Amino acid sequence: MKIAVLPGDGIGPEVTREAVRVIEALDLGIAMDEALVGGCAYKAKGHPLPAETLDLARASDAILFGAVGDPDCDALERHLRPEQAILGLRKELTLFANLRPAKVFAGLESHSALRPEVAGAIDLLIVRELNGDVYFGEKGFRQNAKGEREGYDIMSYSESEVRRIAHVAFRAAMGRGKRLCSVDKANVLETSQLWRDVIVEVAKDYPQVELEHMYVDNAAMQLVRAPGKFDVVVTGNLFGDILSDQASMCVGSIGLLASASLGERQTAHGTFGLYEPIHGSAPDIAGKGLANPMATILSAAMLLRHSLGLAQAADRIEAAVAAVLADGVLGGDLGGTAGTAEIGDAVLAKL
Ligand SMILES: NC(=O)c1ccc[n+]([C@@H]2O[C@H](COP(=O)([O-])OP(=O)(O)OC[C@H]3O[C@@H](n4cnc5c(N)ncnc54)[C@H](O)[C@@H]3O)[C@@H](O)[C@H]2O)c1
Ligand SMILES: CC(C)[C@H](C(=O)O)[C@@H](O)C(=O)O
Ligand SMILES: [Mg+2]
Repeated sequence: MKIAVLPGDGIGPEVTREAVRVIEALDLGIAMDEALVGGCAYKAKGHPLPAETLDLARASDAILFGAVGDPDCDALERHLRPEQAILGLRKELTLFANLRPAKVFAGLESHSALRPEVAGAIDLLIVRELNGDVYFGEKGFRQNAKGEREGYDIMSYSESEVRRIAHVAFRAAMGRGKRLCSVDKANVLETSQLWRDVIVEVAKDYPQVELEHMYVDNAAMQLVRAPGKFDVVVTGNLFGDILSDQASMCVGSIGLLASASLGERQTAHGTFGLYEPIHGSAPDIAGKGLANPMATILSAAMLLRHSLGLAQAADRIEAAVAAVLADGVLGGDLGGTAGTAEIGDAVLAKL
């Protein structure tokens, strides 16, 4: 069993280090190889996703990813920016299904941005499409008829792209509360009308799942008003990006939300995938030992479960994280004083 570890930029290396320590402590016989990705890869090798990094990712059973993004690189041509590395990995490896679970941990109800009685009911899964949408359409700058500069990004989804993510979402709903909410903007966008039509077609294969459609603006509102009503949410790349950051604050902090990005490729042990916190490189706190590593530690648990078939080890990590949070060992993002390594030490002590 082999994991490619891609720490990346900013707090990426800090949070990834703690997740690697947790995996090592379980002594599961997993080999871990590290490579450069993002702004640090651009600075060292001239490209945010060097060929050797992609080769290592392909040759592994799973990828543990930190975060990419570096303010020094924000003025580079787009194809050289750090963010292109994560977009490139998702696309090159056909990791089209991004699972972003959001659940309130016992004892953290009062740390949510919502009232505790509202927050306490949250247990949802966002299934975000990851290979299409406005992210990957034609984009550029041009001059309009008035001679002004104009930027454009084409939004589109093909029916096969919607169908494959729909099946992932319906199957996820079957394994949970059997309720699926498809989020779109079909009142305005043809991309969303196609999305909705295909979701309705696929629903015929899953008669036990109760399907609801919701416009994204309403979904953003309902996520704050009554988040406990959601079970599985399926949505496109852009809406899923935004709603998952919002869901993180409903739970308490962006430093708590993990993710799995999966495709169809099977390895000897499970489904090949990339695992990362939903947050970014957080340049404002990078290098200070302040980042909450829980999202990355929980991503490591998802990796063990989905890609390596090690469900018991994943359960152990998740139980340790829950115990540490219940003990009140919290980082600054949750109003506490614990640093990155201190939180990692606390998880190790509970394993
Ligand atoms: N998948 C990724 O690698 C990824 C995801 C999101 C953003 N980014 C990139 O990261 C850079 C910064 O983006 P941003 O500021 O919009 O988003 P961000 O998620 O990096 O940070 C947003 C805010 O949340 C805080 N935060 C994030 N993670 C935290 C943690 N683990 N513990 C405590 N606080 C945490 C940050 O300090 C900041 O105040 C940009 O270059 C962006 O493109 C990368
Ligand atoms: C960094 C960026 C490309 C990325 C995205 O938009 O998907 C990030 O926000 C995320 O949520 O993983
Ligand atoms: Mg995001």
